[in-house]
Amino acid sequence: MAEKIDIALAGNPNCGKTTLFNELTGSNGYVGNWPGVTVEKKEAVWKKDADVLFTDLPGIYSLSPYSPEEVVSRDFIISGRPSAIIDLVDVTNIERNLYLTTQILETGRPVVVGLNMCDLLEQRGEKIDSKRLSKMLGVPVVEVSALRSKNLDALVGTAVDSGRANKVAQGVKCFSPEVEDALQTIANTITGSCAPDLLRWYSIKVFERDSAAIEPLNLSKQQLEDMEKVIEAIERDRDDDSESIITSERYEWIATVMDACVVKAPGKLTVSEKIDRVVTNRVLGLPIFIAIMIGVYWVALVAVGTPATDWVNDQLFSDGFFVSSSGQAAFEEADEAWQDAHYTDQISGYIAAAEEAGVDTDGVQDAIDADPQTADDEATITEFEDAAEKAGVVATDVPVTDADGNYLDTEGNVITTLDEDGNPVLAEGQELDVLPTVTAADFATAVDSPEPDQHDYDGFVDSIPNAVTGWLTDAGTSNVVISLVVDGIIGGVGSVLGFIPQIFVLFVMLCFLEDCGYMSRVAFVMDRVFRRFGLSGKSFIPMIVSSGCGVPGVLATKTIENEHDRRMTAMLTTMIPCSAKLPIIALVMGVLAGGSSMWWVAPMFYLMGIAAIIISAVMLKKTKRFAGEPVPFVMELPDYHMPSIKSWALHVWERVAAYVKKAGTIIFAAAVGIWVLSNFGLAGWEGGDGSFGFLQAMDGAPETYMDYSILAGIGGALSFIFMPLGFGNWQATASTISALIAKENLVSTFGVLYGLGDATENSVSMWQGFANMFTIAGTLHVGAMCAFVAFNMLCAPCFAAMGTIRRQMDDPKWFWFAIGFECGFGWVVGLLINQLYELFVFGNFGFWTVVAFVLLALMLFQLFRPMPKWDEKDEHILDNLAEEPVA
Ligand SMILES: Nc1nc2c(ncn2[C@@H]2O[C@H](COP(=O)(O)OP(=O)(O)OP(=O)(O)O)[C@@H](O)[C@H]2O)c(=O)[nH]1
Ligand SMILES: [Mg+2]
Repeated sequence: MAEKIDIALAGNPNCGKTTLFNELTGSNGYVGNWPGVTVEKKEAVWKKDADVLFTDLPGIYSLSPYSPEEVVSRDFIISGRPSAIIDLVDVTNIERNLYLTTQILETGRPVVVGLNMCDLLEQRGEKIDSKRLSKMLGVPVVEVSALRSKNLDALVGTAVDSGRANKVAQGVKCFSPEVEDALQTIANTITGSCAPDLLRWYSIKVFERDSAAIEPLNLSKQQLEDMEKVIEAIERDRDDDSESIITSERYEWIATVMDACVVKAPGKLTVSEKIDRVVTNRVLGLPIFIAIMIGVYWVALVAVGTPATDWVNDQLFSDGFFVSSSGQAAFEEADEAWQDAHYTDQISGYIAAAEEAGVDTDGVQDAIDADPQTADDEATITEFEDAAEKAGVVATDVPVTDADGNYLDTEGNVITTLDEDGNPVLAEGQELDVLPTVTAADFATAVDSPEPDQHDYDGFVDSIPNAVTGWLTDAGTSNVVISLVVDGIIGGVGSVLGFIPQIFVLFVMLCFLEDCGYMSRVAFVMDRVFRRFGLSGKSFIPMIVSSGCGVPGVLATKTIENEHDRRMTAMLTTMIPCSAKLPIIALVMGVLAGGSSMWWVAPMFYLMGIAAIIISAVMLKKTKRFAGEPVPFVMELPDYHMPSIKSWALHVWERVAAYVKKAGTIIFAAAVGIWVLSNFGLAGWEGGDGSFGFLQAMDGAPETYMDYSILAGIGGALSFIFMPLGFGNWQATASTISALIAKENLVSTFGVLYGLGDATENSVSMWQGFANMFTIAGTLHVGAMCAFVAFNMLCAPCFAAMGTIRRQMDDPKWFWFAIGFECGFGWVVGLLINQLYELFVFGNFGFWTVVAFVLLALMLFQLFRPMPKWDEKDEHILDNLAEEPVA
């Protein structure tokens, strides 16, 4: 068996290390077209030889680390002593990339330089003489393209050979003779204190006075003082500090390498630069970004998403659907004929007339609707018919309705204006369409003409809940189990799965924007906006990641050097809607508009997230804990490119798969839990005996039996918190709490509470169920609904993201502060929305209106007051400001 070998992938941020790593190992680490994507190291073996282990490292600009993830890379290279290092160099940025290369060559390891993105060279009209470069660097150089899988085996092969032969890179003599002399003197002093391979590395570190790096050498005071003299002499001579001397001499040397090995294109604008002139334009940049986001959400939620999700919710999970068009046509024809005969109107009209005439109509409608009808039902109907006939009931003036139950006028138009009791209000000259007199015989005909049943026609596929109910009933399963499976599991998990089409479409677009390079421009554009509010564009990168999932979003804050900004970004970034919050947004869209006309609602929530972050940041920046200037934001803009279909598809798949996996695990478990809590309880209704049990099967259980469940008890006890926000009912409270486990739970909890899986007569559609929670006295309370969504968007994220924040903060005090702030902020925003809506739409003014205004005034004060001056002595703000590592 061949000897095992471990190879580190090192290089600048965004040079393609993770792309290479994925390609070599078949992993699917996160790739994005902006710097700082990878923040933790990751290991995997080569697809072609399990003895070769690769480590993907966070990108670094130099081996003098500033931010936490840079430390990971430096430590791994210096202390981890990999068998070989592949130093990946982005050829479109070769000059800056070689800076790190000169340092890596000094680490006393076998090194192979991979010139990545060679596919872009030709397009840019550039050429690199890699043979010559290899000679100048003293290590092998291989031209590759990680994205297009070009020459990768040659690269790995060379690295494996160098590693096995332990061909240690010697470093380049890139410094001036005086500095080289000084380094030699230092080397003579410290030789013996370190491994011979690292002598040059440590000599340079001593020269730079990098005290952290040379700590392991344990040099004596005398040694340090001797060397200090040598260093000071050169500093005096050059009138510069030793660290800068090293840096500038490295760059001077790189310039000579560039001259010798690189043929640059004549200075005309590349395509990327031309595009950037527009999209990063001072004036146009932000509007273009907003327009793109609106477009993305519109396509995902309205154009493609809504029809797809409607199909899933209405057909797959509710009514079933046809796979044969002739079967469907036959059914539709029969159904239309049946509707035209107005049987429903005749039945309800006749029953109403009978009731007026004093005939007992109890349970008649139910008996007629029952499917299948029992002997009891048939008896009830016959009894009613006899009684009505005896009483001589004849119904007149029965209004005609269409298939959806709307009243029609004589012209056949729908009458849309209704009074409080739901009776039609007629306009001038309009007349209500009524049926001819309905006699007992007409009634009997209507009852005997059952509504055409889809099941009787060709090519009909039943909805999942109907089919499952059917199987379970046939198998003689008990009602408890049927309810658990159909209402709990199918209703809960199914309602979450119903949003897959939208999630999929959204990610197809977001992943494209990320991978082609546009999102890094947005970070650049947002930097200009953020900077005014004391945040840096660096804080925007985690937000882009958070639009997929908050967990990697919080991790991405590691690239922020300044501790204040890092903490603040970690606690605010989850306010951006993630994929799990998308169904909530989609629900509101569905309720408000059934889609199209309210196209702006969904992007509004995204922009609300950004606005909430900015407002919070401004308020927090004016407190002592977070004060400080934003770090300078220097980021190179990578060239635009067409993402490879493979990596694009992989990205989308990963996120959709994560969503599905969550539905099958956490959401599944939570749905079962919610079902148990909402179906078991005490029979506390009138006439109930107060015993504990499965509510719907208990004697005399009302239709609203869930009001007596355990969940209603818990939700009810906590609902006072949300009363001022307008959604203080137990259902909304319970949903909000369950959403803390995973945000999708909000939707799945509805699914269970409104029995969406249960396709019987009185079940309601998803939109309707959601609207019901906010319907007071027949009117939809839009303010309460928006407050509910706003609170759930902005409050603490799901458990997984909270755990990540906790690890990231590394301090329980900070963690609880973060969670408290998020919940408090979400609550205040919800309060403002609801109270302002009530004031302006309903004209209600009360205690909570006053509270809302006071809180608003406090927020405005904190937002607009001048930046307070802190005593800099007790607050080491400036000390925390790291320098920007980019040269
Ligand atoms: N055109 C082209 N693009 C590439 C190539 N290799 C990688 N990319 C793109 O470069 C971008 C950055 O790739 P990553 O693999 O995330 O870079 P990284 O070095 O891991 O970046 P960090 O994790 O931030 O250090 C992605 O958009 C890749 O698709 C290549 O050979 N050619
Ligand atoms: Mg990476």
